[in-house]
Amino acid sequence: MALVAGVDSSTQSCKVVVRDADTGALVRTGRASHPDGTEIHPRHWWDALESAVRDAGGLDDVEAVAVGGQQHGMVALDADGEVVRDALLWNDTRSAPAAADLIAELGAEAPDGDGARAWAEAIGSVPVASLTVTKLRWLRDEEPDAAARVAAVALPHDWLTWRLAGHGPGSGGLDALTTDRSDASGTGYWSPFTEDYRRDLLERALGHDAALPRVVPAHEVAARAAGGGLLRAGTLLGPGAGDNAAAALGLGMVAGDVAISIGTSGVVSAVSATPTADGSGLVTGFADATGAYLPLACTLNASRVLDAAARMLGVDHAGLSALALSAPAGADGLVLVPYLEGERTPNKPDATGALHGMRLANTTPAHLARAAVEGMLCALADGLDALRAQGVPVERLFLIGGGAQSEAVRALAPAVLGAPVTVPTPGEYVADGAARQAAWVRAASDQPPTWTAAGQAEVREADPTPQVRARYAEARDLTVPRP
Ligand SMILES: Nc1ncnc2c1ncn2[C@@H]1O[C@H](COP(=O)(O)OP(=O)(O)O)[C@@H](O)[C@H]1O
Ligand SMILES: O=C(CO)[C@@H](O)[C@H](O)COP(=O)(O)O
Repeated sequence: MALVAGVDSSTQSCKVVVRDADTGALVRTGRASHPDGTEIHPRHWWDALESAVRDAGGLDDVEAVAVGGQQHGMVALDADGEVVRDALLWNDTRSAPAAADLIAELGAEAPDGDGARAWAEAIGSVPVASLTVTKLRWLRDEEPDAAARVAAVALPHDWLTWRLAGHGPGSGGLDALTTDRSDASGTGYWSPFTEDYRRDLLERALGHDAALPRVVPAHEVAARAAGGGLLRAGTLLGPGAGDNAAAALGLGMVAGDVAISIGTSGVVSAVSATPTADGSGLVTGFADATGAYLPLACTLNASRVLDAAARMLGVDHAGLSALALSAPAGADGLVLVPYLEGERTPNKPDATGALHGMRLANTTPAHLARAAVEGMLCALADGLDALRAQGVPVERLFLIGGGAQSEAVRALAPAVLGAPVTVPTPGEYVADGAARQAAWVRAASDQPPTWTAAGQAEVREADPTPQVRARYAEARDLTVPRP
């Protein structure tokens, strides 16, 4: 049996799956946690990958590996391949003013003065604090000495792939950095329309040019491991992918399919045959990991809203779910606006969360639990509307991510989203998609393997609750800024 492995280096943890390259059968898995925080030295991802690989029984017997990872994180390297400073992650909002500056600058040069539209037409997305390009501008403005030392910029999955190949701090080898089109499309300096880097935008942000990872097509070998590390010499490395594109590959999503992922981020992403350019900024026009596109709306507040609600109520996730399901739809008017980490969609980096509509009758643990689940889902339903407004086909909704393990989320998602929801068996779909890419690379085929990781799925239906969304819409803009 030939084996392949997939890695998901996500915000909170690193997961490894080992699968049969020919059938996709799951052979073994491993996992390790990442430290908390929105600014992290990449060595922690490497340490967690080493632990997760050990937990998975090693990768000595594996023929090909690919890495999926959290998108957008700024990994700045100097000429020796040393990390210049801690990576700013996708959910770090300090570069929000830099995003505004970049939009204003393109606006000043655009015939109609519309900088947001100019960016959407250039790279498919309007910059927000999450995108790498804004983090580079922040670096240029706030840490100019560090910015001057930047010789290459990579993303989390690029850096891990490079390290798996045998490169590392002090080894140089910047020209060996690789990436794929899905993750490149989230940088803010790669165009899904021309499939090329926009070095002018990189230079505009950072203040000078820098080496960028080579964009490797999904089914091509990105590198061969040198050996002596986690992999046997000669192990094939796929180009990897951004986590959302990897999940789409793992699920075998096709045009019309939409994934609702409830992890640290809340993501509504759809496979589309055509790229999007949403000047409103609600939908980012990313590429997928097969050659199609992955328009996506992403919130900063999803599973951690449930974590926070459970903490406030002194219960575990099962307890929170039971409480939420014991309260009526709409929580008798109690609305939780979930901007606990600021927000990206809509773009409110300085916002805070809020509880609205409190009355003696609805201030119970059950009502609060219900409001937390509904508020988090309403923000995702807004994202789904934004995708539809871009003409993206929406036919089948998949519910995935750690938060999909909550029965309340599974039960209320179809009601709030107003459509049936397909819930695949809980699994590591990002790592699975990376494993599927590894099998694709190993087979040297122009089509991905016929197997997917979707397995058994349950379709959940519920009567739509548009009144819940209407009430949320009244409340969602009523928040105070961060102190
Ligand atoms: N049964 C559950 N109910 C609700 N949330 C859960 C449950 N199990 C795990 N989670 C949450 O899911 C999150 C981890 O999901 P994951 O998709 O791995 O996140 P990420 O990809 O951002 O690292 C954590 O916030 C965790 O608390
Ligand atoms: O920023 C985005 C997508 O644009 C996020 O989806 C990140 O890619 C992090 O994902 P998780 O770790 O929450 O799965």
